[in-house]
Amino acid sequence: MHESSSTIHPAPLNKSRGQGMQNMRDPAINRGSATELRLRKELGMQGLLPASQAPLQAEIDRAHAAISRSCSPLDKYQAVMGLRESSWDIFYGLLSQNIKEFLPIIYTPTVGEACQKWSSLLQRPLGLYLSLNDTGAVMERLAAWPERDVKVVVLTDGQRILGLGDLGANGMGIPVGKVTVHTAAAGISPRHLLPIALDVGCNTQGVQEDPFYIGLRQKRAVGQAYDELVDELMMALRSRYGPLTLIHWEDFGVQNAFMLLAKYREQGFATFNDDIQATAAVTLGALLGAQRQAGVPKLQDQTFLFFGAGQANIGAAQLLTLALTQRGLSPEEARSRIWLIDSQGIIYEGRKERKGNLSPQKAAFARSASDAHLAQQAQTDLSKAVELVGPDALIGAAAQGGAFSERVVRTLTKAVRRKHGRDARPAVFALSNPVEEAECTAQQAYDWSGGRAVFASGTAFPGVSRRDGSQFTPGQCNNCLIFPGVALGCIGVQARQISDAMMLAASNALSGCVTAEELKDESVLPRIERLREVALRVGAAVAHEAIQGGGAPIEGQLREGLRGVTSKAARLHIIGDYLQRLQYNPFRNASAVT
Ligand SMILES: NC(=O)C1=CN([C@@H]2O[C@H](COP(=O)(O)OP(=O)(O)OC[C@H]3O[C@@H](n4cnc5c(N)ncnc54)[C@H](OP(=O)(O)O)[C@@H]3O)[C@@H](O)[C@H]2O)C=CC1
Ligand SMILES: CC(=O)C(=O)O
Ligand SMILES: [Mg+2]
Repeated sequence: MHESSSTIHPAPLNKSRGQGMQNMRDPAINRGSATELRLRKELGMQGLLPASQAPLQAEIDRAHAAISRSCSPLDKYQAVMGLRESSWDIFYGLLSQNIKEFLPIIYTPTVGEACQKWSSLLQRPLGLYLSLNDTGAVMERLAAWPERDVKVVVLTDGQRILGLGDLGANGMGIPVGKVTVHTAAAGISPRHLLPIALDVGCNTQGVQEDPFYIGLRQKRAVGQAYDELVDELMMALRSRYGPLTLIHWEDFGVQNAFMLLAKYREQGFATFNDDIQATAAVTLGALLGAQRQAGVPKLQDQTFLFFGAGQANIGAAQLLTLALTQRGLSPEEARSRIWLIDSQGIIYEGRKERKGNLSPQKAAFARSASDAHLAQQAQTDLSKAVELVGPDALIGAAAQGGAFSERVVRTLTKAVRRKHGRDARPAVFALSNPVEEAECTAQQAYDWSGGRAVFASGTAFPGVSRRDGSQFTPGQCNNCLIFPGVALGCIGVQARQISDAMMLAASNALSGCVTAEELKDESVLPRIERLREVALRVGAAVAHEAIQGGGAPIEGQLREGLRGVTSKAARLHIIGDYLQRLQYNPFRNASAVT
């Protein structure tokens, strides 16, 4: 998306005779009845469309009406993703105008159901499948993908699909959903996006035994066979699409996630793990939003209890440590405010592990041996742990639906009131997806805390009712508020790496977007309806930090624009304008297609 290659997707026009039908089937060209008459003639599409030309808006409204006739969320998923394969402009026009309605369809929670049923869906959106059988031929397989100007690759191996476990090749729905959000939120042209599902086997018996299963029927590969395929892919991506292609890792198992991120960062790839880094930035953003509510102490005065010590919560604990050090705490002091619980209970030094040692990521947050007695007292009883630790914020990302019981929330509320007085409010973040894996619902958090919880969730919940009958809607704390902006910012300025400072900048920009009205309505994050505006602001902050940190060259127009400008606010504004000019807009003048 650098200025030398405009984001507005120039379609590879096929003008030879008899190719009209092929052009009709190209979602980059086809706009249904809104396809320009001149273009129809030029591309042999006359007769394949009704005579009159309608405005794009009419086609969007028509599509909306048709999709609304679908009965279940999954039907709606299939209908709307079918539209994506048919016309990008209609699909993204529809999405951008109705993001609140369609995000729960193309993304969590419905995309989770779509993945679970992926093998039996007749109509599946497109992405590239690469299996162990393709080892040695990955470059040839990449050639099957029609776009040459790919700038962001979203890659999964299907091992940890949301909180639904190992779904193997059925995990394809996730990278497809993520690229769709990259376009809908950040305006990254679909041409620049490539979703890939690596099929390395699957350890879920139910998936393997499904007669319709589309993937390899074998145990998940580990070790050399796995490493070789990923390595070959990474080299092929670099060679085909260039060294600055952004690699977005998604929904890997925890060990591979940390290993691959470190390995390919070290090898100089521009790469980030969404579940680790973007989740961290959105969680920190929510904590920053929470501390703006009356009754919540400043970040540096809080204690944090993370329930779950995987990619999401370890990433959040790491970024939170940085944020606390920026607020005057030493790294040791910062870590002393953080407690992590995994399936064995509170993590502490010298704990007897069920298998192997504590991972280095967990070990960095292990409580000292002097806290061991608390862990031993609590065992795996969360409410006991809350009572003993006395946290201000309880952050769940363990895919244990319902883990924040009434007793847990009541104990937490009592603990913060004991510490900070009657008006104190605890933060309760139920980040696990999809909805059935959430630690508690918004209404439960509110009811069980006597109306005091500052709540956010990974999947959106409907509004919460107060006793007086009024309603409010807590915010959605999902990495979709971060990853599109990160990608836009990175590819806009050709960032060579995604540093922690860039993720902190993303987080600060996100929390800076939250309005007083949103806080009043109990949302500590910007509303999802503002996804596009948020992505641009996050993108500008990320790009700015990449430039400041020396991790991105500034060239051409942007260099000219920034020359002599020293104020950060003015620089952010210029970068934001620059990124906006690169964005794909379905409502562009149709002639731009040619
Ligand atoms: N809102 C958002 O934007 C995001 C939400 N998520 C969601 O968060 C959840 C977790 O994701 P992720 O961190 O990547 O998953 P991981 O598999 O990396 O980690 C899961 C963690 O949960 C722990 N755990 C499992 N069972 C229990 C239990 N009974 N008690 C306490 N801890 C337990 C595991 O313990 P152990 O280490 O001992 O195995 C592990 O530490 C998923 O539902 C995912 O959808 C993820 C990313 C973004
Ligand atoms: C949102 C997301 O990335 C997840 O739940 O894995
Ligand atoms: Mg994920």
